[in-house]
Amino acid sequence: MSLKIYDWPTGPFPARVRIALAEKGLLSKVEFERVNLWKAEHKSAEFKQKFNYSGTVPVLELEDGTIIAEVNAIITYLDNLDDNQFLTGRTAAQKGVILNMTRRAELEVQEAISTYFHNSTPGLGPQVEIYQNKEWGIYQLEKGLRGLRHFDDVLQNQPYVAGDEFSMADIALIGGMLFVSVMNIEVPSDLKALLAWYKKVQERPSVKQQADLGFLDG
Ligand SMILES: N[C@@H](CCC(=O)N[C@@H](CS(=O)(=O)O)C(=O)NCC(=O)O)C(=O)O
Repeated sequence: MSLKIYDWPTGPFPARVRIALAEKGLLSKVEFERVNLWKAEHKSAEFKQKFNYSGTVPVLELEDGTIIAEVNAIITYLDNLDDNQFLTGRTAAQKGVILNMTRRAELEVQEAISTYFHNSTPGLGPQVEIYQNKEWGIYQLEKGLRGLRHFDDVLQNQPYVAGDEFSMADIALIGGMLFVSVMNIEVPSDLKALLAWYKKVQERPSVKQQADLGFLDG
């Protein structure tokens, strides 16, 4: 099996797929092709038509040309390549709770901080940021900080984001924490359960390699 992923090697969203690939032991099966976000290659008509109408990365291309272009969908595909679906859940309840907490981590943290990045900072530059709303970005930053506090509450009562085991939901929150770190946003020191969880998950080999590897280096 050979898979191809179009991405930006140090981006917080692509990092989530790399973590999932490593967790599933599939990193060696994948060819990565860089899409230069700083040159707006992901916003070109060709990229949108061929790979992803939404103009984002990562995008997974299967051997038969099938395209899967959302992080959670890519992880779901990868997790179902064998019969050990520990990232997306084995039972109906696990699948539901994991997806619920994955989306909450995206909506309340990673996408909130990403919106701040694209609206209230130079973001990926004027070729990409053709519309910005500074105030909206600041509001989203505050939402992201509230989200971190929510997950601190969640993690005071359970070891992982969706319950007793590491899952796709933890990977989503790791993506949020990578964006927080890349943006040099300080995580309040009283969020002890969140910080302890982050320290714990960073010990996983799949995560160790995904420190914020200079995403903003362009
Ligand atoms: N909904 C998409 C969002 C993906 C996304 O925002 N990817 C970022 C990659 S990175 O910023 O994390 O490297 C992107 O393409 N950003 C470029 C842009 O938004 O212009 C998903 O979940 O896959």
